[in-house]
Amino acid sequence: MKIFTAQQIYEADKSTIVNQQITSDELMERAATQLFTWLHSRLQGAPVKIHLFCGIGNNGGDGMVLARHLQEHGYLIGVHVVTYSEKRSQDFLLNLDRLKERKIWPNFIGPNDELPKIDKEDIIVDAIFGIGLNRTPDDWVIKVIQHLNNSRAFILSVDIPSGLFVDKAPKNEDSIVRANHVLSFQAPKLIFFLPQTGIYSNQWEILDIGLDRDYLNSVDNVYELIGKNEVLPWYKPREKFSHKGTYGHSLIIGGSYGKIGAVILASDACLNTGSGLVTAYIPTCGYIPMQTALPEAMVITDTNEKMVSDIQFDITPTVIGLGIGIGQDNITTGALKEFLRTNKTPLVIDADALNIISKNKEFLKMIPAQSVLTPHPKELERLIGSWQDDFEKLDKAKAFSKQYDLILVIKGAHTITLYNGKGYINTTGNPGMATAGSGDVLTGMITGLIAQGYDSLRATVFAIYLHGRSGDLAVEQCGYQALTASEIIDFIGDAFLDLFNVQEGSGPQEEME
Ligand SMILES: NC(=O)C1=CN([C@@H]2O[C@H](COP(=O)(O)OP(=O)(O)OC[C@H]3O[C@@H](n4cnc5c(N)ncnc54)[C@H](O)[C@@H]3O)[C@@H](O)[C@H]2O)[C@@H](O)CC1
Ligand SMILES: Nc1ncnc2c1ncn2[C@@H]1O[C@H](COP(=O)(O)OP(=O)(O)O)[C@@H](O)[C@H]1O
Ligand SMILES: [K+]
Repeated sequence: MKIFTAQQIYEADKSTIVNQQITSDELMERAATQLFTWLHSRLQGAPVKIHLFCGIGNNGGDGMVLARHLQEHGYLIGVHVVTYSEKRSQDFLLNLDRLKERKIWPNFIGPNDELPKIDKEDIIVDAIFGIGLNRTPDDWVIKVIQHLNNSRAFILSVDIPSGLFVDKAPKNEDSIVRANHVLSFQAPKLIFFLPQTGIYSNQWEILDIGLDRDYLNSVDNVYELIGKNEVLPWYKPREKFSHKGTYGHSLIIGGSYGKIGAVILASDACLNTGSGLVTAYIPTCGYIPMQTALPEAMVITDTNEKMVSDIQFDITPTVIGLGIGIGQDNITTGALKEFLRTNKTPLVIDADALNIISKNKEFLKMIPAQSVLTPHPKELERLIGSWQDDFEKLDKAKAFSKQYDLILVIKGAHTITLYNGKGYINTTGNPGMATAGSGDVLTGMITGLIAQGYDSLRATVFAIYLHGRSGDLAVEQCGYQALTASEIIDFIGDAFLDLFNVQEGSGPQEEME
């Protein structure tokens, strides 16, 4: 699903008005009627007090229309207009008049006015600012926003939580509404998925307001949301006359004394993702545990007992997963440099291999093009330097990926894969996955898909989806706290099967049949 900038949404608005031959007022009516239908179907006429806090732009206009529909259906409403500017939008004014015609007199709030009392059992509709916010609200408006946040009432935000910018980071945390639920028009917004801004939308939902499809399809978007619909068309079925050679040979290089388990997890995940063959390259101390824990994997040992010291092997792997549990000893750093100097096989680089590379930036040029780097936030910072906010992080990461022609994964609650100026935002996964070794599992999964012939970018985005889905399916059985990396591996098979699990609304399955 595409994610649009504010500018693109305004363009979509305009082209909808032209191509569907409607007025902007009719579009607002359509959008706000959807808000009403959502709320009405849940409240069913309940006598709860609904406070609508409206701005003076089109987000406020949506609030005005909603107020009218609620009143017509007998709801107990209070309409408050936060008069933060003289420049009232036409559609706001039109709908304000319609309210007045129905004898509803809004309470106009200015800089020195007393704020209405809100009980915690009430509902707040937040329609103060939408995607038009272009500077931090004035201090007195921030006080209004704080009043809403402090009320402990349920807050339903229209389009986005008021106070958030769509395309940049907020400057003042107090200026943002903390929404319990956001009803966002037409498409999800990037801010829902970034750690700094995502916290203001506890839950969000999209309302399809029928914006011009042709325009939206033609837009060149930077970010895309990845769900089942996006990954399913990439799935490669197993061929009847195939053999294990068809599905590639993965080599997992890593491990050190006390961290052999990381390689076991990655190798196991790689096999479960469908790699035809998996070989682990580890220090000698790992030989017996590895062979015992994972009989399906082959093992090549380094000459060193406790760490990787000289990477030599006589196999021809399709892809190499590198760095899990490898440590940062000088001997290993030397081995890595020597290996990168001659290696031409695509790499998936994780953990301490990333840390070694961060300390020796000259190694970066030796990495084959379109290899994959999977840092968690700390590793990313070592790699690309610090950032002021999430937007700067994305820009720096995109530039880094372009400079070295690498696929860069930013791991987190919504893992984002960056390549060639584009970003792919994952939708699966849960906080139970914040557990030791879950990153090792991901490295094994990405490696396993590349081995099977998926191009590196698709393999990465697809593996991240499957990894999160495995975690989601596992958590249903064991709960968040008990979820371990091994459990994620146990559910990889189910995550694949789930791709073909036809449920209501899962469109692409129908296309497959
Ligand atoms: N295509 C869509 O998605 C539709 C959008 N609609 C609504 O329209 C909204 C956007 O409306 P607007 O563009 O009028 O913008 P907003 O209603 O978000 O903001 C109002 C105006 O206030 C001014 N402003 C910005 N920051 C300010 C600040 N800190 N202090 C004082 N004034 C400030 C700006 O001039 C801005 O246009 C959307 O979020 C959505 O709710 C709907 O009405 C219908 C269709
Ligand atoms: N709150 C969360 N929600 C969803 N996924 C998460 C969350 N926390 C962590 N993860 C996922 O778990 C993995 C953790 O990777 P990493 O930090 O490298 O772990 P480790 O080093 O222990 O293997 C990443 O894929 C990340 O996206
Ligand atoms: K809002």
